[in-house]
Amino acid sequence: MDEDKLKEECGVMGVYSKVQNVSHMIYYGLYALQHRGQESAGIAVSKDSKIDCYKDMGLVSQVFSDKNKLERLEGNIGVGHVRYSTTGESLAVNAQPLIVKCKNGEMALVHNGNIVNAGSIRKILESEGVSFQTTNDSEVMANMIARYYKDDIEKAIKGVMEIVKGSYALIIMTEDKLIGVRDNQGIRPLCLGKTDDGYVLSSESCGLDAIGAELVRDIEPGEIVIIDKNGIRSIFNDKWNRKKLCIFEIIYFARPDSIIDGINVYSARKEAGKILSSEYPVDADVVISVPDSGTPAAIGYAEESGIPYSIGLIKNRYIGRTFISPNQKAREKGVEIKLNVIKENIEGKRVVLVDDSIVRGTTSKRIVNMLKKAGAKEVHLRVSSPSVSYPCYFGIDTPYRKYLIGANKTSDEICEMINADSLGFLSQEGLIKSTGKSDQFCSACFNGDYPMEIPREGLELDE
Ligand SMILES: O=P(O)(O)OC[C@H]1O[C@H](OP(=O)(O)OP(=O)(O)O)[C@H](O)[C@@H]1O
Ligand SMILES: NC(=O)CC[C@H](N)C(=O)O
Ligand SMILES: [Mg+2]
Repeated sequence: MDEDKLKEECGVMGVYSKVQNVSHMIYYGLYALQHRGQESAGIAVSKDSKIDCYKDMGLVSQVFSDKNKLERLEGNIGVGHVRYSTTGESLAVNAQPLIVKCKNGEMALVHNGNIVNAGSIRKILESEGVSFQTTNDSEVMANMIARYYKDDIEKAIKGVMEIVKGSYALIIMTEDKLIGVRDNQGIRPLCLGKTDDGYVLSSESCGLDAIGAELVRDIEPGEIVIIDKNGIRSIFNDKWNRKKLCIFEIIYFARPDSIIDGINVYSARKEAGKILSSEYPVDADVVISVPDSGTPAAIGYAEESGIPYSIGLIKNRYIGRTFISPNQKAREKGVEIKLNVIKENIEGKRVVLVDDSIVRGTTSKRIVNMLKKAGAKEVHLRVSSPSVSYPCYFGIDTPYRKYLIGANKTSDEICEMINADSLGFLSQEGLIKSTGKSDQFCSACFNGDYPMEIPREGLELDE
C-alpha cells in the first residue's frame, strides 16, 4: 500500500432496464458516487450477448468528457465503477469493470472491498491455467466465478463466497442478468432501488437519488440478488451472516444524504456531535467544522452545547476529497490550499473545532495552527470518532500502523503535538449510540477486533 494515500473506497453501480439504454443512468449514478473513488472510472453494458466497456484513469467527468464514449455504450443492462485502489496499483489496466470470459461468453464484474486471501487463490488459479490481465484482487473473484460457472452462475457465486475471505459488494452482469452480492458480514454497503422499468444496485442510496430511482432496501449480508426478465429474486449464502458494516462508512466515507442499512448518515453524524458535546464539554464562543465531512457533527455539537455554530474554514471545491501528495511536506501544504480561514469569525474567540476523524494528524495539526495564526484565542479540537489505532484490511486505505497517530500516541500527546488547547475523541459506545442501532459494525480500526481472521498474506499490507 502506498504510504501517502489517505483513505477512500470504491463505488459500484448497476442498472437493469426492460426498455432503455442504461449507460447515462450509470454515468449519473457514478457521478453521485465519485466521493468513493477518484482514480479511475468505467462503464460496461450488455447488448445482444455482447459486452461493451469503456474505462480509464480519472474522474467520471474526465473519463467520459467525450460524450460519444457514453453514446456508444448501448445496452439495457450495465455496471459501473469508480476506483480507489486497495490491491493492485492505480493503473488503467486495473480499472473496473473487469470483463472475463465465462460459460456463455463474457461477464462483467465491479467490486468494492478487499479480498485478504486473493494472493493464494490467484496462485491456485494460475496453476490451473487461468491467466490474469490485472494485478487486482477483484479479478481473482471474477476469474473464480467464471471458472466455477458450469451450469448456473448463482451456484458458482455461492461456491466462491465460501472460499474468498474479505469484504465485497459486487455487481455482476451476464448477457441477461444483473446480480448483486454482499459479503457474509455486509462489511461494504450495497442497496437496491426501483425505477419505472427496472432495478438499480448502488453502493449508496445517493446513487439512486441521482437517477430518480426509489430506495427499496439494502442487500443483506450473504445475499445474492438476481435481476432478469422474470423480475427479482434472492438466494442466501447464510453461513455466517452476522452483520458487520464498516463503521467508517457512517463516520466519513458515505455521503451524508445516503441511507445505509437503515441509518440516515447525516442524522448519525449530527447525533455523534451531540454525544461528543456531552462527553467533552468546553467553555467556548463558537463551534466550527472541518469541512466537508466534519460539518454535521459540528452542527450537532453546537446544538447540544448551546454554543453558536459558525463557518470558520472554507474548502476549495476544486480540490478532490482526499488530498494525495507525493510526500508529507506537500501534504501539509495541501491542507493550506484546501482549507482557508474566515478570520472575522474566529479572531479573539475560543473556538471548538469539530472533525470526523484523525488518521495521521496532518489535517488537524495544520488547521489548529492556521486558526491560531488567524487570531483564535483557544482551539479545542473535538473528534466525532475514536482515535484510529489499527489498519484496515477490508477496503479502507488507512496507512501503515506506524503512520496512524492514534496507534503511537495518547490523546494528551496528540493534543500537544497538534498544538490544541484540549482534545476529545468520541467514545466507542457514543459512536455506536449515534447510529441508533445495536452494535452491528466492524470497528476494527478503533479496537483491533477484526471481523475475521486475517491470513498472513493479508497482513503484508502492514509490513
Ligand atoms: O488526520 P489526517 O490524516 O489528516 O486525516 C483525517 C482527515 O481526512 C479526512 O478528510 P478529507 O480531507 O479526506 O475529506 P473531506 O474533505 O471529505 O473531509 C477526515 O475528514 C479528516 O479531516
Ligand atoms: N476500494 C476498493 O473497494 C477497491 C476494490 C479493489 N480491491 C481494487 O483494488 O480495485
Ligand atoms: Mg475531513
